[in-house]
Amino acid sequence: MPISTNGQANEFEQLQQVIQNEVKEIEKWWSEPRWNQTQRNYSARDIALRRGTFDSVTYPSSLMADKLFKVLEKHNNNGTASRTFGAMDPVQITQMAKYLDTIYISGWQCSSTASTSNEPGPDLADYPMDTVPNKCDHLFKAQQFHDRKQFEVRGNATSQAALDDMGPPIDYLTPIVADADAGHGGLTAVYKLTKMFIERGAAGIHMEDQTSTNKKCGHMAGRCVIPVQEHVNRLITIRMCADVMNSNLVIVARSDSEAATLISSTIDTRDHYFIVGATNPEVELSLAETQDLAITQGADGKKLAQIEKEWTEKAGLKLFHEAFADAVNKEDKIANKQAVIDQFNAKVGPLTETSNRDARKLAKELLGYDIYFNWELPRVREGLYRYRGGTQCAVMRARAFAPYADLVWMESNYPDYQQAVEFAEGVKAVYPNKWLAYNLSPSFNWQKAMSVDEQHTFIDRLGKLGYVWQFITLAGIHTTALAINAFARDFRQDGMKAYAQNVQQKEMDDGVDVLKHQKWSGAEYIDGVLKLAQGGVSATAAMGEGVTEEQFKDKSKL
Ligand SMILES: C[C@](O)(C(=O)O)[C@H](CC(=O)O)C(=O)O
Ligand SMILES: [Mg+2]
Repeated sequence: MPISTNGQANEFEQLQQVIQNEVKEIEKWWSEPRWNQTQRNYSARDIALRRGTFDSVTYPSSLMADKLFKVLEKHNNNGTASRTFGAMDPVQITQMAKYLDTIYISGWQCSSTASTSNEPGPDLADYPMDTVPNKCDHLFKAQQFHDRKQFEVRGNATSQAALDDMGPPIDYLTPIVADADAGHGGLTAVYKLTKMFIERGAAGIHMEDQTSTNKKCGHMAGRCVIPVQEHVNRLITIRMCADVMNSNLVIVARSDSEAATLISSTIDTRDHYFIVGATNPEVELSLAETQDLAITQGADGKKLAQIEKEWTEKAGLKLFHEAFADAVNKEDKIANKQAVIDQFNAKVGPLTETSNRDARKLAKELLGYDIYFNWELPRVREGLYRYRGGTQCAVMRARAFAPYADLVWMESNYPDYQQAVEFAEGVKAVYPNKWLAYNLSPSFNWQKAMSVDEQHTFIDRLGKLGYVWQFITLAGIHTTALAINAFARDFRQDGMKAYAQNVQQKEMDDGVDVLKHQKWSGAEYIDGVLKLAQGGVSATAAMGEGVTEEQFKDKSKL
């Protein structure tokens, strides 16, 4: 938006014209096919006004987002999937680039190995909010460096034969999808986090519908989701930030609702079906009051847990439709009980988004009296409501998120193909073109989950269902752990034989370029820069005569 040349002039017409021109540009951008599946709840003018007077630039991450979009589009058209895993460092991404077309940055891995406060811990997203963006910057810089290094070498080839001898180029610029956790706070934090990711090279980010204060890894207990609209607002905020920054950022909306047991508020009627209430009118004192009373009387943790168990058993905790079915089954006056239950369930289901008020009204019409159902009493001491999600709950949420995200992802507790089918069908019934993501988590016990043959075909089978992006979240730490364990053990026992045979020789056999780590690290590239700066010669060039890498000369392709 080039209005800076205007100096101190205060021209109303001119300012409005500049804004109008920007609005036209933005509208043209939004009419591209890239945005066919995207809904925006604000105008181009809303965005233009927030861009400032600096000329709109295209961030490198936006170009990477375009690339990611194309990669996923192609997989979608072919019924295949981009497969990747959580990368920890430049070594991993350069090796991954040879075989995989996307890179993942895991919040969990960053939490335990790369927090910007250097304080390790489990996956609670309680690390500083620049932790994952910082890792993204680290890896994106390395990608660009290795790309530049390779380009120079190939550019210096003197003939087609020499180029052929180098083999095909490696695409080091593999789009990165990074973990934005639960946004690290409210919407302003979501906005700032998104901005950081765009500035630091992320092609895509994912955000989950957990509370940011109680956030847990998707495979841990005690997960609390936020109301549907609150997460929709996060997704809108991400897109809004990307729009202000002129970025085509890919958004992945994750739902943790499948196994969530808590929700922060009952405000969104779409959640009502899944909120648990007490059904025994004789239980008057809430769980929190009961526990507080016990604490004043000196109860310890064990006693409190027992009190909670007894309280919940007595309170008859149920979802409303279960309470209705139980009431019908107890009602002598109703002859065809199942027909009445079916009549209710046809109107009040996991995907009907019926409010509890309307459900109660219908229940009263069918039963003749009001059902006792109270979701305030069982609230936990932190103030959260009890929630019982499930696959259909995740479908309901994914449908709500779909207009604001490029991909949707249901976090699951088990790698269950049938469940993946149910989720895919549920989403695609309303959004047939929506792309899906799948977490091939090392938190699952894959040995117990399926046969070896099924493990072999799992990704392909999910790909056919529309899961275009699949990732082993933590394969970075697991493979490092395994390799280092084996090497340290063998090294202690066999000394240099362990290194020479199990590392160096294997690098040679497998053509692993890190074998020549001086070259891999870019010593030749940097020497070139040094020589260039000094008119073509340098006595201090690192790769000159005397460099030990001469010893690997016959492995010249590496
Ligand atoms: C994907 C994830 O958010 C991550 O940080 O890697 C974790 C990891 C995992 O358990 O696979 C999660 O799923 O919550
Ligand atoms: Mg995570």
